[in-house]
Amino acid sequence: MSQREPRHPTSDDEELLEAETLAILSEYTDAQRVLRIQDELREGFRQLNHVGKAVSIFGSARTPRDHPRYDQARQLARHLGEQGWAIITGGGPGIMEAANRGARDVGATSIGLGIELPHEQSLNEYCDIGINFHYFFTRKVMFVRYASGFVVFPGGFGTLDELFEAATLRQTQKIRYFPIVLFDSGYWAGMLDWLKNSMLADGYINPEDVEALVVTDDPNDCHGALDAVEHRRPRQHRKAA
Ligand SMILES: C/C(=C\CNc1ncnc2c1ncn2[C@@H]1O[C@H](COP(=O)(O)O)[C@@H](O)[C@H]1O)CO
Repeated sequence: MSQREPRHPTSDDEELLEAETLAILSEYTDAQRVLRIQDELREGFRQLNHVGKAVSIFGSARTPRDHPRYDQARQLARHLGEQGWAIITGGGPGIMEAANRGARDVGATSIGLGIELPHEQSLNEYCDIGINFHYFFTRKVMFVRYASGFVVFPGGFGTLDELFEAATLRQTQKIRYFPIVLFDSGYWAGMLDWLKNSMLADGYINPEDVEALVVTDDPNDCHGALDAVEHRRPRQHRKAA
């Protein structure tokens, strides 16, 4: 049986996670990996430290521009932008682009936190502040740290990952008073039924974990839930203790 030659990793995430497998060449030492991670966190903190009231908007990278949800995401971002919210997205296509575009429409701060992927991809053209991350996990810190809440449009694994990360952080009180708004009741109905009829019924979550998820179909109706909480303040003026 022929043994394949190991190949170069296609991203730093793959380099980190697959480094010791036979298929992937290891390109850094652990000390170098830690430095790359540290640099990435530092750069994210530096570029975002002036951000005040902000919301992270998630949803499918595959939503086409002519889909009604694209328009809804754009409209929602416009509406929140007019109310003084900065808009944070993953900086990619689909719902991310729609939300950045809505922010741009009304002159709100439009932030894209992109991710290095094996197939080369740039940030969408509507990001005023664009940061490209090598690692998914460092990028995810920024979505939560610099937002006061999440709005989640229909999407796939990436979207669900972001949704359930926030739900877990809130359940474990790593973050508090952090609204999670699910946009499009029809899309989320099946998941909410399963959360109630399986996860909750089997005792794996508490009723308040599901009740805390806000569901809406109105792009102009998210700010109520988002406004009900204390907002992030810019960090740059605060001295370290
Ligand atoms: C799949 C395609 C492009 C991928 N490009 C992405 N760029 C930035 N962020 C992304 C990308 N894909 C996923 N994400 C993150 O996950 C969420 C969407 O994932 P889903 O699986 O599509 O639901 C999104 O919020 C991003 O943070 C093809 O064009």
